[in-house]
Amino acid sequence: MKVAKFGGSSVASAKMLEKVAGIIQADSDRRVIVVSAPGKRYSDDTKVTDLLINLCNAYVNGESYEKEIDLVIERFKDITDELGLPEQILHEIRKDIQSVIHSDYENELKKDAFKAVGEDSLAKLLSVYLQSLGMDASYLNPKEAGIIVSDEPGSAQILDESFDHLYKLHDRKDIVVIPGFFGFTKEGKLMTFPRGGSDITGSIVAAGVKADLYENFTDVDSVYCVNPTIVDNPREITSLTYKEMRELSYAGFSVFHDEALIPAFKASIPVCIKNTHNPDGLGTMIVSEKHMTPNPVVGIASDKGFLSLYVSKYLMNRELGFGRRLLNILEDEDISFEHTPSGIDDMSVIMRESQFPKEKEERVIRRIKEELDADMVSIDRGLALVMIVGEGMHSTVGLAQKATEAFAEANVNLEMINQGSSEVAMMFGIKESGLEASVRALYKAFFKGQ
Ligand SMILES: Nc1ncnc2c1ncn2[C@@H]1O[C@H](COP(=O)(O)OP(=O)(O)O)[C@@H](O)[C@H]1O
Ligand SMILES: N[C@@H](CC(=O)OP(=O)(O)O)C(=O)O
Repeated sequence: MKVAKFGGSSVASAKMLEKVAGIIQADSDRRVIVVSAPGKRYSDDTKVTDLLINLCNAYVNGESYEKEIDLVIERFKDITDELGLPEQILHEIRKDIQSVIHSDYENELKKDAFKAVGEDSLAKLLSVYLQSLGMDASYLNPKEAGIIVSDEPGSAQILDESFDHLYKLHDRKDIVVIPGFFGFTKEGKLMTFPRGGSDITGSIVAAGVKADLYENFTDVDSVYCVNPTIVDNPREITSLTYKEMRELSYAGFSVFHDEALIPAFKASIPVCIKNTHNPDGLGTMIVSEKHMTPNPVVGIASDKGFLSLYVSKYLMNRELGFGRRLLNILEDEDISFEHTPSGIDDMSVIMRESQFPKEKEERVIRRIKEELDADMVSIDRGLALVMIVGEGMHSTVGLAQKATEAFAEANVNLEMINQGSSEVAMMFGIKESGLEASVRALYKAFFKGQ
């Protein structure tokens, strides 16, 4: 049995859904289908999830929201009209939106319920469409499927008991269409995964049903060794390990969600990234082990939107518990961090800018100065992280030199270097303005002429 997940770009229009139906029909093993909400049809289009977030914001701010509802319905109407599906589907979507509006959930839960309408409606629509083509297909709500998650609005995590519930789908003979991106708490509250989280649902379902393969359909032929919007025609990656893919996804390979790797990895389900426009292409396989290639670096990932909090204090190295107390202040302020490179008398904490809004700056700096008696505290925003990743890196000499030469060639100053203890990745912090030039120089150093 295969679990096939179709991303937002694969379900963005009627034409795309025709391709999706063709892919499902072409292989009788594709029996569990997970879908996203309709994504962008062209580069400055708006994803249905973002339309729903706009709708939620208008509602929460007490503004008129009829226009926002119409925009969502129009996206689905374009699809139902072209596929010749009954108008009843649109009435039901409108009804679902109204029931979120009139529910007595508090705003945080309402936001998740609004967001989930995109995937939920598309799953219902696709099951009706597949039936209209003569396929034995049915919609399955994540609650009935048994996708039980933690109580964390907007960033839910799967609970282990879900996997046993999902195994019941293993023996079903029909095609089951499950909306991605959300599950339910034990108390029955709807919670979404982080943005891009339909990949996570696909992985959870694949692990639960013990699928032979988790196919993740998107809009590119494969995972490339570098973001294709930065380097033209980069090299395709034919296979990589879960660990490599997790590191790369974390640092900017938006093609697959980093949190989607663990469920598949734990259940040893191979993952294949494929193109909905080219389903017969080989795609990229993500597996536990692979043959090592002569080039130990498999990919270069990069992401913007980080900041560095720098704290220095003479004799910090002798002060028991300094790091813990610094991180405690951040925890207290509800700020999560990513990395903590440190020196003898100083420590930096790297975090996403979204975690540390400007309003908190003054208070946090004051607290660190007063509570930790720090000599200096400063914040450097506008940082980008660039990572080179590969399982073979730990046994290769000279990679750091090659990488730093590439940064020098791009005339980019290194703000921070960090090599994780697993030695699967090497990370560099730079100013955002140098990101594209650095990535191109690193690509040239590690992949050109290989
Ligand atoms: N290294 C990479 N390899 C392939 N695609 C990448 C990479 N880095 C970023 N991307 C982007 O990821 C996009 C696919 O992810 P996404 O838009 O989330 O797909 P979906 O709509 O199928 O969920 C591609 O169109 C590509 O621009
Ligand atoms: N629709 C959700 C979840 C998702 O996975 O979408 P996509 O497949 O378009 O990345 C989002 O936009 O976050």
